[in-house]
Amino acid sequence: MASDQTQGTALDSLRQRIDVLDAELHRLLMERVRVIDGIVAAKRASGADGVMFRPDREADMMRRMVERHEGSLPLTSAEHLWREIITACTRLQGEFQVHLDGSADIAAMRDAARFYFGFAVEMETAGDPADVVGTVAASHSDLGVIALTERAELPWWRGLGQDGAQIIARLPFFVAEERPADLASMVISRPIPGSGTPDTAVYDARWRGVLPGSLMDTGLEILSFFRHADGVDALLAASGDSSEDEVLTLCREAGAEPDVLRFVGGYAAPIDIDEGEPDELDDFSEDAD
Ligand SMILES: O=C(O)C(=O)C[C@]1(C(=O)O)C=C[C@@H](O)C=C1
Repeated sequence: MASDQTQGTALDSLRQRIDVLDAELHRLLMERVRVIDGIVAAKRASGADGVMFRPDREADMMRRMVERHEGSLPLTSAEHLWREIITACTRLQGEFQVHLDGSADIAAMRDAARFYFGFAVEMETAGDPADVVGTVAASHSDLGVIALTERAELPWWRGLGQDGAQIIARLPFFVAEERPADLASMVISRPIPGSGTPDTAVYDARWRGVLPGSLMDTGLEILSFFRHADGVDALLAASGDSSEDEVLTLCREAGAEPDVLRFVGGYAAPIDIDEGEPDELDDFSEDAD
């Protein structure tokens, strides 16, 4: 057995290694921020104004993180560290606030918002989701986070539009059976200049009559819906590659005849980080055999 002195020396040398790595991480972080100074200058030179978040770029960065990640650090811990860095770097590009949906479970909403937008930004809880939409639409560069409930208490997405606030991201981005800050929500902002075709496009769809069950079999996802006396208001997600006409056809084939179908934003497809992991229930049943 190793003596206390040998163990102490081994621990000391591991701590020295941590100190070297921490200094290197800090140096790299400061170097990253110097690059951001260049990004700010380039964006200004190209006339960029308003919202500085670039969700497409962030999604690419996160996809590459999943590919290279290994070891015992939970992927969601790495995700959170980068979210803090990315938001701090966005904050260096201009002021913005994050408006939270006050109708959601406030602890879960705060956890999700802080997980994704860190502590570098001011957050305030607005009233209901429609208030969040109105505040963000009237702002220069603010974000809003609205909890996604299967059945909505009001069709808040009616306030979204091409010139006002749009959906820009879906949270959580790393989907896992058990993960911190797992409140399903939509991030909204004013339109982001230069954003390409999103993986998933989102529509405000309204029709008379019922919500046909077969709508779910068309490949469309009902993110949320509001039922009123005459019909249904739905927030629908479709492949970003589908045209508006194709989405309309899918709705009609399922028995919904939208009299309104409006594009209200889109998001990068979340990544299931449990994929490829052994299924815990299966393992358990094997043990029981
Ligand atoms: O690439 C950009 O446009 C940036 O502003 C940099 C950066 C980052 O910190 O990496 C910050 C915010 C954007 O949402 C995406 C990435």
